[in-house]
Amino acid sequence: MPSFEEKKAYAAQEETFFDDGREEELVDFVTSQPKHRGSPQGVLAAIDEFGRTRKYLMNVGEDKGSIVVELIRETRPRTMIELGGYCGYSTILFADAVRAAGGEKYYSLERNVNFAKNIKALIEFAGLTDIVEVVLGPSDDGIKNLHKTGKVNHIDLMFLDHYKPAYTTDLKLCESLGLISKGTVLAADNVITPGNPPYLKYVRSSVEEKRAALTQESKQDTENFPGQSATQYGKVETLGTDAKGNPHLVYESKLVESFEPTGVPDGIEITRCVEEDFLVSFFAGAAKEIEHKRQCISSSSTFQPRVILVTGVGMSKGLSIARAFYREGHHVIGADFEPFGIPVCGRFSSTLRKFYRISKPTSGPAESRGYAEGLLDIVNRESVDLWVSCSGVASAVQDGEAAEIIENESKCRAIQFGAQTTKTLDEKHLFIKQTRKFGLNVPETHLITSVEDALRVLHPSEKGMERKQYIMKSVGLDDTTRADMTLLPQASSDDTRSYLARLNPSVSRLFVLQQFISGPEYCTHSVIIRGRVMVFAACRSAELLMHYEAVSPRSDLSRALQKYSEIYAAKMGCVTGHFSIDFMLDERSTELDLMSRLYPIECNPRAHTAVVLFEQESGRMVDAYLSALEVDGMDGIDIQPVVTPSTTKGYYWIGHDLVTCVLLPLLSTMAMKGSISSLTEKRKVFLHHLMFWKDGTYLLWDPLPFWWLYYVELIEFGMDWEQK
Ligand SMILES: C[S@@+](CC[C@H](N)C(=O)[O-])C[C@H]1O[C@@H](n2cnc3c(N)ncnc32)[C@H](O)[C@@H]1O
Repeated sequence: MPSFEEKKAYAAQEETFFDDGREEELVDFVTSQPKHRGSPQGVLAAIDEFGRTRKYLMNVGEDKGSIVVELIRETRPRTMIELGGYCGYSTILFADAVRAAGGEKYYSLERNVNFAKNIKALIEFAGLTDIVEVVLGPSDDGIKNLHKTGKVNHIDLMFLDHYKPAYTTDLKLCESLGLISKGTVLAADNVITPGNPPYLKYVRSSVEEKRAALTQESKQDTENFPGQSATQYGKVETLGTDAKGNPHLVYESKLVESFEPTGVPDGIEITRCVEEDFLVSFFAGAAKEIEHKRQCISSSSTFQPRVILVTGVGMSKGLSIARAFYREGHHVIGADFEPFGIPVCGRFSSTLRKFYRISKPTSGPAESRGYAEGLLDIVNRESVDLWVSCSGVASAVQDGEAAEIIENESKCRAIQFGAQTTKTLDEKHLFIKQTRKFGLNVPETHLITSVEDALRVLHPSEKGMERKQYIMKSVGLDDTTRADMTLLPQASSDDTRSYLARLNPSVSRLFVLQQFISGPEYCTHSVIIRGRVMVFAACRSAELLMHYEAVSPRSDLSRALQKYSEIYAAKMGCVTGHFSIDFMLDERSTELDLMSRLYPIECNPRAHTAVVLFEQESGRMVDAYLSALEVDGMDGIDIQPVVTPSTTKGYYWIGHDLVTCVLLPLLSTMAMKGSISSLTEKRKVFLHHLMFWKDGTYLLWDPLPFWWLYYVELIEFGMDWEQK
């Protein structure tokens, strides 16, 4: 244990040691020294000087403070919460460290109105108003509010330094609200002086011990506190014991010994949530799912349900969005194309009030107008407030045209870019051209209308030019060339020519030749409302696009991808729609910052299947969509933080996995084409998904779309099999 430097010691703690006017005296003492304005370290030094030379202050102090600062540097929280801000010493010290570590927000929860005022004064003086928000009121109310407004959906790091018996009840509250999961770190002050045995017992208990304790009646524990800590603020306080916590969370907890600013020995308990017991949380999750569905049925009497039209409910993305609106109590109308009259799975969803079959638009202005009028007719008939366009790639521009007509001719708003924006984003060369114009990173891209066009780039006549590698990509919807990743130029210009001749580029069969960026690919999903990204997720791109696992929104990579999308959205102006850029991360130039290593390769101006990752965030995602109905312009509207997935749980489609991870490897091994080890590996992947991931279509309370999807697929599979 380190030793205490006596010369730093604060004045001794008196009988009455706070709330006797010393806090206001401190604020005057600090703010009368202009040299410290704008300097968090200067302000902290001045507070320490006051504590040493004038009166004792119940701050965390330099020694214990440095333990938490180290923790911030290590964990780099995006947001940090403190329970108990007092005069703002810990607020200034930790918020400054969070900001330096790239974090965005520090919430200081303080219930004493005068103390909260003092914190604000010192925060302003120290120049930290951009990162700190002081939340006035009892900590449990503050926590519930941060959760309800979506400001906090996951606790990265929490510092507990308030009413000692409330440490455990507040932690259990955070657990019950689902704010604690793998990766959460807690730092609790004063666990030695005055001490907090109930809290230490809780965070050091095993899952089994916590489960056993749950069967006993929960009652307030204010007896096991040494000294006066349970009566520090007057009488013993009544604490909420409704929140039972989540006993399935596995914690690793250890004490780091240190000193109070007076030199009295104390310590910080550092607790890390390392995992969640799988089987139990699986059943708890199922129960929560059902409960969540019921929640919307009993929504409050002041709630005004909206009528929402979701097109594309035959796809998982449309179905997810429809379910999210339904869960939040809105009336959902579904629509989709049903080629050959085969019903789509979404039409069997219990979330839909009504389903409309719409006809696929073919090219040509008359057909487009007909398609738009069909949608307008549904909008008028059902008094739709918001159309969430989730249609597929084949109707992108026609959806844009329909959005313009619907918004002009009805009160309904659309989550869909207009026709020109959609076209620009959708066509690879126009998208790259626009991106370059916005001053953002782009891979070198050439529009190709003939073999000769491509040869001029691939085999330039000037010698000695740097030889880059390229890929040819179809501009249209030609799926036959989509997976072709042939690197060009080939060994000789003749080989390149014959490869290009097979693709046969022409004015009516456009291609782009795009610089090959070596590195991992990421896809993103954003909802943009009037030029602002309101919802964002990023995933590693998966083969055949049937596996989705969110990149942690707290990671540098996700932040860089989000920032890129935000800059792009802002540059497009006041537009609303789904937006999804695919990026390559250049793996070679690691010395550059992340933003300079990201290369957008294409954009899809439509909803991305990654929207399934927002299942736990339906309320906030729906609020984000509904903000499109607010008066135009964002001025005066309380801007909510961007909604990101709170879970990094993966999503898969069981039918797809059964074929690709079980059936095909088995057939290939039986035909002596595949090895036993690869078969075993694939099976392991399948089992992992089955146990730990979630199916993108199946929902316990809305199972029919899942069963219908696989029933139809089985029939189709059987028909294919018979034809072979
Ligand atoms: C020990 S002081 C905090 C010191 C501060 N963290 C620092 O290091 O500078 C405890 C603070 O918690 C506040 N507090 C106590 N119980 C609270 C509760 N239930 N909710 C919010 N604040 C509370 C008190 O008003 C007091 O300001």
